[in-house]
Amino acid sequence: MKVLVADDISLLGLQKLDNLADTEVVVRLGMTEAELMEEVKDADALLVRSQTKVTPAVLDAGRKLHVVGRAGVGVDNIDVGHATKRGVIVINAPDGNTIAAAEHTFAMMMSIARYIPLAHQSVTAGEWKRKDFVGVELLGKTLGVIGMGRIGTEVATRARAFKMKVFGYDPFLTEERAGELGIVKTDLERALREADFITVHTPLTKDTRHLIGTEAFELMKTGVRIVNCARGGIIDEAALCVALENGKVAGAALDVFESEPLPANSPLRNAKNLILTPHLGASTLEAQEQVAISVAEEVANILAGKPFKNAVNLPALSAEQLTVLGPVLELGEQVGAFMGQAFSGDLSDVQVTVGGEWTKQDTGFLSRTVLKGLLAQRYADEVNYVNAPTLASQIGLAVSDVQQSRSRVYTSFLSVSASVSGARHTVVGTLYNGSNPRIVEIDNYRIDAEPHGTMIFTYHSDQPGMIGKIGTMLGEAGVNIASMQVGRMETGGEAIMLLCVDRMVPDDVVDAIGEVPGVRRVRSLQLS
Ligand SMILES: NC(=O)c1ccc[n+]([C@@H]2O[C@H](COP(=O)([O-])OP(=O)(O)OC[C@H]3O[C@@H](n4cnc5c(N)ncnc54)[C@H](O)[C@@H]3O)[C@@H](O)[C@H]2O)c1
Ligand SMILES: O=C(O)CC[C@@H](O)C(=O)O
Repeated sequence: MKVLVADDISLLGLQKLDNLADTEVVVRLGMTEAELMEEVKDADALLVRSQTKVTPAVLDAGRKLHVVGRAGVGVDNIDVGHATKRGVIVINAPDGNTIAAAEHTFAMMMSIARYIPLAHQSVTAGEWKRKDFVGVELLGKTLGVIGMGRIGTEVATRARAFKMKVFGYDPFLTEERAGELGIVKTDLERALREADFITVHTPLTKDTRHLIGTEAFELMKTGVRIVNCARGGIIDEAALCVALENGKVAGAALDVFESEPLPANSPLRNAKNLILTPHLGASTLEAQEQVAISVAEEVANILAGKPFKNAVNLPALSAEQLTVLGPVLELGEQVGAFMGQAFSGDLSDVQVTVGGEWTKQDTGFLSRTVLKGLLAQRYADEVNYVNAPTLASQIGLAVSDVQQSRSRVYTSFLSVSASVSGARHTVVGTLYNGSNPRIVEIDNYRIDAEPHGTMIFTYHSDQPGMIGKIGTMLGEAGVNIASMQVGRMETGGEAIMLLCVDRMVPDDVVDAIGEVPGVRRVRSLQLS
């Protein structure tokens, strides 16, 4: 396997990957998009920081690509939507640089409070202008923290240690959590109106782009100080230049920019009372080692088919959950595959019902496994757990999940019911002894079959000689029958038959079975 490393990632992380058997780690820094597209062609994994742009073209070029790992938090340099469509897992390292970014924010805040870089420049220029650099104290000042996630929380905690009053604004911040942190939960407007210092710690989204713009500056106190160590674009740079120029903002510090690297002609370079750093928030030895190790371990787990936790385009599934739910998820894929092959046609909706004891588990992942099995008939290897919901919605397949606490016959069961070319079909599966998968019902016919290997499935009239005729045809074709299940509602009515056979049944034999009088439908199934 090839792991392509496109940005400068700590050696400690790369060593973890180097130690993997059958894995070649290729480091190519500073590639153009065209070079990256060439290099990624045969890569199984791609590792980046914030510099490399993982565009749709790069993802399309990486035909073997299984995972893109981001050594850091923000994934805005990766087209996650396109990766999801292509079935590529995107993982990040969300915790490793939290402290580094929080400490950088604090360093920036202290610097603008005391004009440290400006005073330094002045002294190195031969001046001694003590009156020009009279700062303000943090003690007793109000800090508005916009975005109270990992980094915002660490900044708020440090601000409390400096005896600042902290206003936190975040849609997910509860009164209880604010109380625990010793801060005040406010709305955005109050934070903007009353803060002496404002720091932003949100991702860049359509809601946060230019969240701090002309209107926001108008609400603020004159002499406010502002920091952005989160993402360029949360603060409107043009509006900030105006606010710095007219004195509304007494000082600002930016680590991140609307365009990076900062263009040579950016007005920010000449704005007064503004401190700039070149996206250094995560740049500590400790943070770089932690994110590199975290992302390398995750990539190694993914390539080895082991559980992983930091996917941004998949629900989290811990190793413990996987131990408990693993066989259920496997059953989901088998029942989905059975449904997809036994009843091929136009799918319009599918309902995944979990019943009995399994409802006590978090089965949120289950419909992905069912869809993977169901859609494999149409998309073969292209469908996986990542893109199954996207592919389903692309073909207009509505998916619903139902929990049914009372089980009819089995302690636990999984039922997949789908509308296929206008007809409703249902396949029910369970696990015997918690680990042996069984299909126990097809369209209300009770059966007991292991969903595995090659199968012949028929719908036919319940009439004498049917089983014999089909058995003879298979025998003459040299196909051995390993087991047989039949089900019927009433004598002489409609019946089903499920034969497990030892090898693939040639197409002409399947067609000939379909010609047998009384056989209404025959399908050859191949389950893994
Ligand atoms: N400068 C750097 O080098 C550097 C380093 C690490 C992280 N970052 C960036 O810092 C930011 C925060 O990282 P984190 O790890 O704390 O992320 P996080 O996901 O833990 O926290 C983000 C918080 O923002 C909140 N939020 C989202 N939209 C909001 C809105 N409209 N208004 C208010 N709050 C909103 C979320 O609810 C969440 O609590 C990210 O943009 C990340 O990319 C930058
Ligand atoms: O890789 C970096 O140095 C920046 C990382 C930072 O922006 C992040 O979002 O984690």
